Amino acid sequence: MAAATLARRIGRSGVAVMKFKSPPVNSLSLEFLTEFSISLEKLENNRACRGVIITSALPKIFSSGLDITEMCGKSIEHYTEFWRAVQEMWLRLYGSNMVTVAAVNGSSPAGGCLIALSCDYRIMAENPKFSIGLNEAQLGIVAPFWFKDTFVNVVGHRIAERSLQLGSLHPAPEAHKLGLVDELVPEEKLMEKAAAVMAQWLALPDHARQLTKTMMRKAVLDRLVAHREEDIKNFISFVSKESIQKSLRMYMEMLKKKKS
Ligand SMILES: CCCCCCCCCCC/C=C/C(=O)SCCNC(=O)CCNC(=O)[C@H](O)C(C)(C)COP(=O)(O)OP(=O)(O)OC[C@H]1O[C@@H](n2cnc3c(N)ncnc32)[C@H](O)[C@@H]1OP(=O)(O)O
Repeated sequence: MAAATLARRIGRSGVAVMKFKSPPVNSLSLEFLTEFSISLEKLENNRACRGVIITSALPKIFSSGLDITEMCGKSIEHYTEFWRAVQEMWLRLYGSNMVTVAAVNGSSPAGGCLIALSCDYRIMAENPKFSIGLNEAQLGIVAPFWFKDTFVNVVGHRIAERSLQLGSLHPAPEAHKLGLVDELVPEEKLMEKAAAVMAQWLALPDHARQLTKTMMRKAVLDRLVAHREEDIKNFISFVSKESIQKSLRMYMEMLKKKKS
């Protein structure tokens, strides 16, 4: 696959490093999401792999979130396939038996934030120009219940409610204060720190850690599994509305204008 080059390396420690590399901004297209899910599945099935560090190969951007062009002016069949791929990615990552550490080395709005939130631990580069959050409301769209559930499980109900309603993108120091990321480190120390955190988590017996993780996450995962088709229908009916299409087009235009 061409669009989302994901480098994987499993060292002797049993740790894979996955680097998002889909210029210009690692947006989560159907192709990217499909490749990401397949990569996760392969690692999950590889007994030599016990943990994965997820980061970006691009400067300043971890991931710009879902590829907005996938949600604009496409067919019902395309929306169905795209949304199923988003769900699949989350089910695999949030439900992974591996230790997952996000080394957030750039901005991470919306779907990018979801990826980080779905990991077991988040370390972010301490650059106040990098921001992270579920900013869907700013685009005139709504984060689905499982984005919200994942967010609540990390930061708690009150912080999630305020942040979601305002569609806030939190600069790294604020994200740390809110508990949205666990640690801030200088950018050049990010991978070193991620490896150290990984070693700490891998020092425990896998079965105890895995059963505990399942116990903590199962209810939220089961909720999407039980309502998967309904969630796809909701997505389609939401993005098919002309008012939502207009909001998304205006947002894309705003991104382009910002450059000129
Ligand atoms: C009742 C309930 C029902 C619920 C049903 C569900 C409803 C739908 C839920 C959908 C959930 C959506 C989740 C998402 O992830 S939406 C995406 C949100 N992402 C963003 O808001 C980020 C937008 N991008 C940026 O802010 C900046 O690009 C960024 C800070 C990431 C980088 O800035 P930089 O200055 O470095 O780069 P540019 O802005 O110049 O961008 C370069 C080019 O990339 C294009 N771009 C950027 N982001 C995206 C994107 N997410 N998708 C597609 N394309 C993107 C940008 O337009 C530039 O393109 P050009 O070079 O062609 O101009």
